[in-house]
Order: sequence, then C-alpha cells, then structure tokens
Amino acid sequence: MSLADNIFIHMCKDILEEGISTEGEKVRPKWEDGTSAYTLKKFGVVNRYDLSKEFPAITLRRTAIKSCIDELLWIWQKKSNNIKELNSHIWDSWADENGSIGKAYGYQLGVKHKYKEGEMDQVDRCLHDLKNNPYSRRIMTNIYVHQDLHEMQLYPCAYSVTFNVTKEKNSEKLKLNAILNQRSQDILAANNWNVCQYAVLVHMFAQVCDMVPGELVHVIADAHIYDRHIPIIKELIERPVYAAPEFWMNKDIKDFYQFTTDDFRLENYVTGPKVENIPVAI
Ligand SMILES: Nc1nc(=O)c2c([nH]1)NC[C@@H]1CN(c3ccc(C(=O)N[C@@H](CCC(=O)O)C(=O)O)cc3)CN21
Ligand SMILES: O=c1ccn([C@H]2C[C@H](O)[C@@H](COP(=O)(O)O)O2)c(=O)[nH]1
Repeated sequence: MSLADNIFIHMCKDILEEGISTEGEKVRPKWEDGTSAYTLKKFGVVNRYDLSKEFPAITLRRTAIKSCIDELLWIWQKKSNNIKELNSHIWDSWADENGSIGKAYGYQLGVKHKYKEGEMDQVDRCLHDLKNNPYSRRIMTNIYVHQDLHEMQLYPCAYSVTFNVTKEKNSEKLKLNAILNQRSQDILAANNWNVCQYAVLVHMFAQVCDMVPGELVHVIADAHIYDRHIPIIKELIERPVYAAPEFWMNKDIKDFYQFTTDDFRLENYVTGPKVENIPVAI
C-alpha cells in the first residue's frame, strides 16, 4: 500500500464517520441540475507526505498526472488565468466568454511586487530566496488577495505555499519542504490531484535550486465530501491498493521555466479502475 493511499483512506473514513453534514445550511455550490451541493466536512485536516520516501499518488484510482501537472504549470509557470492556455476542461464552468477565470491563481502569481532587490512576482521571489537565502523563514506565496476577490469567478482554494529548508546531518544537499495551505478541499475530485501537483512543485523547485525534496504538509481548513460523492468514496476506499509508483522527472532541466509536461512520468503506476463522470459541484 502506498503511504498516500493510507492517508487518503484514513482521512475519508474520518470524514464519513465523524464529519458534520451541511445539509440545510446556506451553501454556495450547486449541482448541474440546480440543487444545493451539501457536504460532509471535517475542519482542520493535516496530512504529511514524505517526498524523499514516495511520490504521493494514490493507487485506489488513477490520478491524471499529466492533466494535473498541466494545470500546475498553467498557474505557476505560465501564470495564466485563461482556459485557452490549459489543455484540460476542468475550469470551463468558471470561465467567462473570453476564457478568463478572473484575477485568480495564475494571475496573482504573475503580479510583480517591489522588493529591495527589485521587481519580481511571487514565484521568482521564492526561487530567488531559495537560491540566495535558503534558510529564510519568509519564503512563501499568498494568492488570496482580498482587494481582487470581486474579480475572481472562484476564490483560490489552495492559496498559499510556505517553503522551508532544512540541513540534515550527513546530507550533502539541503532539503526543501513545503506547507500547502488550502481553505477548502473537494476530497474526491481534487484531493490527490492537488497533493500530486504540489509534490511535483517541490520536486521542480528542489531540482532547480540544487536541493532534495523533503516533506509536503497539506493543511486543509474545510475537508469535504460532497453528498453525491459519498457512495463513490465508500466504494473507492474498499478497493485493493498497490505499491506507490516511481516518479520520473527530467534531471537535465535546471531552469523552472523550461519544464514541460513531457518532463514528468509516473512509472509502474498500477491502480484501480477509473471512476467515470465524477459530478463536480459548481
Ligand atoms: N467542486 C469543485 N471541486 C473541485 O475540485 C474544483 C472546483 N469545484 N472548481 C475549480 C477546480 C476545478 N478542479 C477540478 C475539476 C474537475 C476535476 C476532474 O474531473 N478530474 C477527473 C480527471 C480529469 C482529467 O482526466 O483531465 C478525475 O477523474 O479526477 C479535477 C479538478 C478542481 N476545482
Ligand atoms: O484546487 C482546487 C480548487 C477547488 N477545489 C474545490 C473546493 C470546493 O469544493 C470548491 C470551491 O468552493 P468554495 O465554496 O469556494 O470553497 O472547489 C479544490 O478542492 N481544489
């Protein structure tokens, strides 16, 4: 069993058994047919993934690694907020007639800010600090920008990453760790999707900064299972599990902006069958 399966199954059982139902509450998301999308939720879930041991893709079902890396590069590398530059259709429901999702995600990461060292966006600021001042405790992004919320179709869910470098005894290279802060998480549609994305981000940042990947800590304020996902999750967590896949990344890329989706692969990724047509609350 992969460590990620273990964490996922444990978290789902906890939400199913101990979670609080939002039924009857005033909730924002709706199903396609207009009915309110209620959830079972747990407040304050924290999951730790040791990337030096395993890549955290679950094996209960296949996480679409290419699509999720494509979305990660769309946000962190292209710094785009337009679905025309995204190869999947996962954001279509939240885009306007021009394809824009507003001042969310990639838009915020592309905004330049003034620092003592000059003007940079948040991604370049982090890379600059990791390369020049790795022990700083100030290496983080934050895309939950209140002044721009009124121009976003959906407020950022995974909104902040804090990078933290450790120097282990007997290790030649520094270790790059990260905390992903997420205010809201759709466990079925996006939990492992988001975990794999930020695991890949730590791998990429570590490689271009000549470090090794350490831990990814995922802090979720509202971890929820939508009502229509409950039977799917119940079936999913009873499935057989397999060993974690091996993560392959092109070792020759030393510039963050040179990575493409072809530079990543999961090898020996044995999984359960696809869950067809997961309904997504809008
Ligand atoms: N309710 C909700 N849940 C989300 O997970 C979510 C939103 N809304 N709004 C914005 C984005 C879009 N996200 C999504 C949406 C759909 C999939 C999805 O359908 N994933 C498929 C695979 C898709 C593919 O192969 O390209 C899956 O099987 O998980 C994933 C993330 C995450 N976000
Ligand atoms: O990367 C993402 C983006 C979105 N989600 C989920 C979490 C919620 O179910 C919805 C957003 O609804 P809010 O009412 O704004 O919380 O999208 C995710 O899990 N991961």
